[in-house]
Formats: sequence, structure tokens, C-alpha cells
Amino acid sequence: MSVLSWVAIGLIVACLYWSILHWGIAILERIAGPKWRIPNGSIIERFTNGRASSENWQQYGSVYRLWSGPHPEIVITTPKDFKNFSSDANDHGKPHNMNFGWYLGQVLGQCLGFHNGQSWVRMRKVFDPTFTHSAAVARIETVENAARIYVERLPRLATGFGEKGDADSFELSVAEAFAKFPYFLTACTIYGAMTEAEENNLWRMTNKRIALVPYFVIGGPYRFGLATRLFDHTAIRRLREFESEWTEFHHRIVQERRKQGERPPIIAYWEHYESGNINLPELLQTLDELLILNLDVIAHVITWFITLVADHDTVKEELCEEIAANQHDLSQYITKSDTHLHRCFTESMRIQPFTIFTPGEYSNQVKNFDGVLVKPGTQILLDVLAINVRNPFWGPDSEAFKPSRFKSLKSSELRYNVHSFGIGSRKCMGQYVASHIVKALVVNLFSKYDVVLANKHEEAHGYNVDKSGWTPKAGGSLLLTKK
Ligand code: HEM
Repeated sequence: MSVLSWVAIGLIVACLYWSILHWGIAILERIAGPKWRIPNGSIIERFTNGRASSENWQQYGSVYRLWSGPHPEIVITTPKDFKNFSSDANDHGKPHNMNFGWYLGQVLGQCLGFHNGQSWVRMRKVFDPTFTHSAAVARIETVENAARIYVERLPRLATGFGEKGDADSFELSVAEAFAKFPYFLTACTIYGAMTEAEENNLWRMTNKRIALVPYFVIGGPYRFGLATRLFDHTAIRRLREFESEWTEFHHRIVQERRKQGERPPIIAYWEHYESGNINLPELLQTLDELLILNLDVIAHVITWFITLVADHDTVKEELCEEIAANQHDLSQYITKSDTHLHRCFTESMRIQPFTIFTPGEYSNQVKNFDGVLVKPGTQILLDVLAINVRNPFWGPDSEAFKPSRFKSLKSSELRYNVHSFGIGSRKCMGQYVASHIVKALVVNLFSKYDVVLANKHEEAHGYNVDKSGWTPKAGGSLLLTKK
């Protein structure tokens, strides 16, 4: 054998040894799960076909293994294992680049949601104040007002008209009509009131950034800096172009706000950067996380909330009556959690979660899931459909949209039987701001219009699905008729 062959064998043995050291139990023990598929393990099926994959992968039992590129990840599916996993939830962490590799790491690797330990605590202290419950309540009138104006202007987004052919009855694409509203409202929460030019510029950059998402999911060469540089210069150029425009945009917006003597939250974040408490990539990537990464999440929730209510006459009637009874104080109504409105919100997130498999996190302890021992540091995913829908807790009509089911349930009963905003200290930072935005839009929409589905039940699961983003939003059209 030539020297080269010996070197190759040596490298293979070293790689195997390192892999076993690194991934331990998960490699040595046999855990059932789908086969690793080129080019990225199970990531593509998990993201682009989550609902069908969740059904299909039941064949591997209640605990099984997926692959994120070279990393094994464990899926749990029962409330018992969910409870076990959550027992140390406040100490959970996130693996390096969420196991997605180099390209995603370049875009989001330093954002708040990817940090652990003390550095995560430091980051949360910077961004938390804008998103606390009291901060969200303090902004509720602004949000409600913006929702009213947005709804009044909806005829401008019409894709067709009703029988009379006037603006009193028109059709809308649900996915297209409602994405910008939560986006710019969240943006205003951070940047203060924005000019039209700033909004246009932000939207243009957002589309550039969204166009990078396929590189995260495809994996393969994009998991490694060197391979991406060697094989795809365009992917690198697009990444650097976005980075430089995103940086420039924020320099300019801070300059403008300072010139006008305004102090929206972006100024406080920038001061943390100037004082060295956070660095520029941490700041800019967290702003991406708050705005761009979450755009598909909140748009998903809005489109399903509206679609499901529009398609259920009794639920819709009850909602319209409740809204009418609360017209004197819509702001307060939106913040409450003991309303039919809130139950509709929770129920729509239960049956149409924005992601079928959670992004995942790891425990620092060995976890025993139904006899499967999982090494500390291994990424654990929850099959949300298994918990929110297939779970016997929800009874034989678990797939039905029935908000009244929450009337008699205590929050302690719900803890491990539904997943919506996450668990423990890594729970969604934007949950109050997001809930208010979603509810304010729904309240104004259903109080001004009679809303029905224009083209019902075309897809196998009963509803049209818009797969243009990384979440499966409701697709199809609505017919709105002025009340
Ligand atoms: C209704 C819409 C939303 C839902 C259902 C939602 C849900 C979630 C979930 C499940 C997590 C945990 C993810 C994980 O396991 O890794 C999370 C984390 C997070 N969310 Fe949201 N989210 C929503 C909207 C938003 C918005 C609008 C923002 C920003 C303004 C936001 C900011 C965050 C942040 C920063 C984290 C990471 C928290 C941390 O790791 O400390 N979310 N969200």
C-alpha cells in the first residue's frame, strides 16, 4: 500500500474515533429512526414536509432518532417524556448553530436565541425590556389603532371583487394580505415610527435575507465554510451583500433617530453595543431573529387563526358577539386571557403549530426517555403534533377546531399537553407582543367584515397551504364583505 493509502486509512480511523467520542451513546446504541439522507440527514423532510413526516415516523416508536447533517437528534412524542425533559428546562441549552452548520451560523449564529449560559443572560437583559408583559400592555393602544387602520385599508390588497364589483365585498390572499402587518408593527416596536422609505428598504432587505433560507436547509457543502467558498461563490456573495446592507441600514437608522432626538429601543441596544456589552454581530443577528426569522412564525399564526375562525360559523358568531360586547374597550379585551378570543388563538396554535418539530434544545443531564438513555448535550426535539393533537388527552375530536375545549381546562393540566410558546427560560421572548398583534388584527377584521373562505378545502388536509416560507402558512383566499 502507498503512503497515501495509509494516510487515508489513518484519517478514517481518527474520524471514527472522534465521532464515537463526540456523539457517544447515540452512535453506540441503536435507536430507531429514518435513514440518513443525502445531503442533510432528515432536515429537509422535517422542515418541508413536517406534518406527513410526523405521521410517517410514528413507525419508529415514541422515542426515535433524526439526523441534522452529521448530528443525531432525539424526538420525543409523549406528555410523560415532555414532562421529564422539562424538569430541568431552565438550564437547557442550544447546540452550536442549532446543528445546522456554517451557513446558518453566519446569518444567525450570534443571535440571542443561539446563546447559552451567562452570555444568554447578558443578551436577554439587553432585549427583554422591550418585550415584557408590561411593555406590551403599555403599547396596546398603538397596536390596536394600527390594526384598525390596516383593516380599513384592506380593499387596496383585493385580488378580486364580490358580486356587486365594489370595495364592499372583495377577495384577498390570506398569506399575502396579512404578512406585512405583524412585521412592520414589530419593526416599529424596535425602531419607533418609520418613514415610508425606511419601510421599503427594510422590506427589500428582508426579501434578500429570506432568499438565503434554502442554504440553511439544503446543508451539504453549506455546512462548511471552506466547501461553500470552493463550490458556491454566489451563496457567499449573497450572504455578504445582505450583511453589509443590514449593517448600513442600522447605522443610518440610529443616526436618524439621534438627529431627531428620539429614543426608541434600537437606541438603547446601540448604546449596549457602544459600551461593549454586546458586539455588532450579536446586535444585528438578534434584530434579524426578532424580525426576519419570526416573520414566518407570526404570519403563520395569523393566517391559521383567521382561516379557522372564518371556516367555523358557530365559533365565528360567538367571537363577533364577544367583540361587539367589548367595543367600548378593545385594548383591554385584547390583553385578557379568559375570553373566547384567547381560546380561539390558543386552539388555532394547538392544531396548526408553526413548526411540527420544535427547533430543539438540550439538557445537561442524562435523560431516560422510556428506557432510551440520552447523553447530555444531545439535541431533543418535541413532535408538536403528537403532543397537541394525537395525544389521548385531547379526546376523539382532537383534530377539530373547538376553542370551547379550553373553558374547563386549568393551566396546570395544559403544561405538558400543549406546546405553543416553548418551555422554561427559553420560552418565546416575544409572546406578549406577538399575541397582542395577532389578536388586535383578528378583532378589527371580524368586527368590520363578514369573513368567509373563498375557495374551500382544496388540499388533502382540508385547507390550502402556502409553502413559500419556512412555516406552512394557511393559503387560499378569503371573501370579505363589509358589515
Ligand atoms: C405567535 C407568534 C410566535 C410564536 C408561536 C413563537 C414561539 C416561540 C417558541 C416555541 C420559541 C422557543 C423556540 C425553541 O424551542 O428554540 C420561541 C423563542 C423565541 N421567540 Fe418567539 N414566537 C412567536 C413570535 C415571536 C416574535 C414576534 C418575536 C420577536 C419580537 C419572538 C422572539 C423570540 C425569541 C427572541 C426567542 C428565543 C428566546 C430565547 O432563547 O431566550 N417570537 N418563540
